[in-house]
Amino acid sequence: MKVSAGISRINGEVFAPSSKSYTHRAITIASLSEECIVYRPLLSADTLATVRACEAFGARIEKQHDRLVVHGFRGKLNVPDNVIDVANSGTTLRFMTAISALAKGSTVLTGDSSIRTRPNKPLLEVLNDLGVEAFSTRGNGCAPLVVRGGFNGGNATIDGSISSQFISALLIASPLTGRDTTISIRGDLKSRPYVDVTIEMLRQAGVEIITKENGSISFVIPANQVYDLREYTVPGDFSSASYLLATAAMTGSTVFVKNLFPSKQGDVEIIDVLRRMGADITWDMEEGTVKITGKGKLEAITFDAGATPDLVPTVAVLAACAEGVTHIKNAEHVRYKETDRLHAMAVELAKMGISVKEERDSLTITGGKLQGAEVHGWHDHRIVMSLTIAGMVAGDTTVDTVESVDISYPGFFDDMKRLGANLSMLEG
Ligand SMILES: O=C(O)C1=C[C@@H](OP(=O)(O)O)[C@@H](O)[C@H](O)C1
Ligand SMILES: C=C(OP(=O)(O)O)C(=O)O
Repeated sequence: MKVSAGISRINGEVFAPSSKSYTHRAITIASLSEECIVYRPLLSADTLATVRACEAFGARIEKQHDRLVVHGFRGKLNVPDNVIDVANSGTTLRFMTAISALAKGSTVLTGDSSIRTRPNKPLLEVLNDLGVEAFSTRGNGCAPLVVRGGFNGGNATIDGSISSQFISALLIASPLTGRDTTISIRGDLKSRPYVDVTIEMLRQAGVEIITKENGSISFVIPANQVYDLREYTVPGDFSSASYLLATAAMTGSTVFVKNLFPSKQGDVEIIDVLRRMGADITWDMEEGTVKITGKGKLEAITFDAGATPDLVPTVAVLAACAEGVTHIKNAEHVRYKETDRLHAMAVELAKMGISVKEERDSLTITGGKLQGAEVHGWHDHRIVMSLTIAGMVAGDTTVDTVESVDISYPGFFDDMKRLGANLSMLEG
């Protein structure tokens, strides 16, 4: 599927979709509890993969109007009667790999072609250190993965530079082991806000994690805890909202994005990014509304992607429209997503006439005049959405593989068209 994007201005109010990261956690933690209602879940391809996986372990999950009614397995998992297929969802793979270590049998986890290239070695090594037999069938750390239960808890150290999802997964599974667990982080903990989201949600379920920071970071997880999440309302998604806000900034438009309340999401940083780049942006935290007016001119910035990897495609297209040279740094972990997003954005923005220097952990982007082009979405929802908004500035642009927006923001094109965007969906 392709989209044809013409020069656009947008205007009006839009409701940010629910957070994918919070939804994954709500479904997982609800399933580890007894009975829980999850209000306003994001129902997207990725979060439905988490629903299926939790059902495989024994949860019963009913989809009702604006909620999920979760009948959990209270920490007592079935051994799945089939392979768990996480499709395109890295979060689901990592979380369920750790959780399957609690089952009294073997679990096989796989996913689509993208998932089967993404790294998991640090998580597998820690699980083995904690008494679990966990390995990848090809010996390369990538799915398909096999996990044979026996999670005893204990002490382990993990590299924090590749994915915070490994740490979140261990924090979710370890409270149910028979021995206290300590997870120590080696090096930088990239994407740290997602671990904060995990700890916040575990606390809402009555599960305590003790964080120790004295130069290095470690997490102490007391054993034999009981999950008791009874209801939860999922907040709006700042990562998805970034495309709406960036479009207003790039096209000199005014939009009001609602359903954006304070939370532990690191991608709230998009507000500061847009302010630094020169947009007129305000956030009414009580009402949950971000108002932005683009003044048609943006200034280059330096952006540290260490905590907020998912904003990189959005910031890259903002940089393409900005005056000056933008430096996106501390971004090597952005290469391990659905695609290598540093490389993908460098290649595709070059097709649109923008000078991009790609280095191991950074992009240096010289702002200029975006030219219309036929660009590739790399089957990656964030690449597709970022290139679509670039096309709304350049005009005469087609983006392919646009069906991938179903991963995190199924209503993206409908919302954009409702705001006035000049977009036409094309077959092929
Ligand atoms: O825990 C999560 O919900 C996520 C963590 C991040 O991944 P990494 O921790 O691998 O950077 C982020 O890219 C992903 O979209 C969602
Ligand atoms: C990388 C992402 O998600 P996941 O790791 O769950 O595939 C994303 O949403 O950009």
